[in-house]
Amino acid sequence: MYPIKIIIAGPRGRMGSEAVKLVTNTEHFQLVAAIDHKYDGMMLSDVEGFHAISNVPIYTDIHNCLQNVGADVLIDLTTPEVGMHHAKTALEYNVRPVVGTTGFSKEDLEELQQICQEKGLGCIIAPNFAIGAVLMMKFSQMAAKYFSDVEIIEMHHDQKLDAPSGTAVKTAEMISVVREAKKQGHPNEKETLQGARGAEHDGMHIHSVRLPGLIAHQQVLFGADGQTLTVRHDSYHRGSFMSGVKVAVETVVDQNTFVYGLENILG
Ligand SMILES: NC(=O)C1=CN([C@@H]2O[C@H](COP(=O)(O)OP(=O)(O)OC[C@H]3O[C@@H](n4cnc5c(N)ncnc54)[C@H](OP(=O)(O)O)[C@@H]3O)[C@@H](O)[C@H]2O)C=CC1
Ligand SMILES: O=C(O)C1=N[C@H](C(=O)O)C[C@H](O)C1
Repeated sequence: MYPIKIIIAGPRGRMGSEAVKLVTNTEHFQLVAAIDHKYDGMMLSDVEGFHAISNVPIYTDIHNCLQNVGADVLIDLTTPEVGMHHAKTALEYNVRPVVGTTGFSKEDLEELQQICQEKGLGCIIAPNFAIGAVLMMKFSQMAAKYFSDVEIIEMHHDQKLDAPSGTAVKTAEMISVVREAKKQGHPNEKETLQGARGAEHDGMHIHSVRLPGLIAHQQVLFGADGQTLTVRHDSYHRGSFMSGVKVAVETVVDQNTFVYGLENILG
């Protein structure tokens, strides 16, 4: 079983490079290959920033990679379109995906769940690997039982491609499970500037802030007569996500079902 053999897709990225550090510094993990859209046929050690990492070939074609390298888990930290293709292809080769990439549609998630069911394989899609963020979502779900008026404000660095964030969508979905359905705000409210009220999920509003200097932050604001409650989480650097990636990898190898959200695997 050990070491767990891992492929990382997106190794040069902000998250992927942290994942390379995690995997290569963890005794029972082994980085067996990287998938990138550049540097085909080269070794990771030939790429700037990875000179100390030996014996890790880079593939630009996932089929080629999975045919040539024996792996247990694929960690994907790329972009939504690429991430979906990678997750489906990994399952085709009986490799279990751990996907941090956000921006998957409901249909994407349903399709992956279906494949996992058919193949009896595990797959973890985690919109946020930070334990504090998972708690922020759970606390928000608890609060929503008592406060049905809620606004989600997510704040990220300005290089982020998707809006709203995967975490904000997941938070809204978790709140929807317990919240009495309602359309918030005044019934006659009108936006005089389009987008002023943000995006809408089941009548609750999600606002996306993008600024240089930010990493990943979210606050969930609840309001009721004469009071407000704010649940907030901040990631100040990407190391904050790595303990969640580690747990996900360790869990998925023994798992035969599809999981969406780290809260479903934490004890
Ligand atoms: N679940 C979680 O806890 C977290 C999730 N995320 C999510 O992870 C994803 C990555 O984020 P981040 O690291 O900030 O983004 P980056 O843009 O820094 O990294 C993405 C990497 O993927 C590479 N890439 C693009 N296309 C391909 C491809 N076809 N094959 C392999 N690699 C490819 C990019 O290369 P190039 O730059 O050359 O295009 C880049 O190196 C996003 O979806 C983000 O929302 C982020 C933080 C935490
Ligand atoms: O792109 C990011 O940076 C992040 N993406 C994830 C999301 O969309 O929720 C997780 C975290 O917020 C950082």
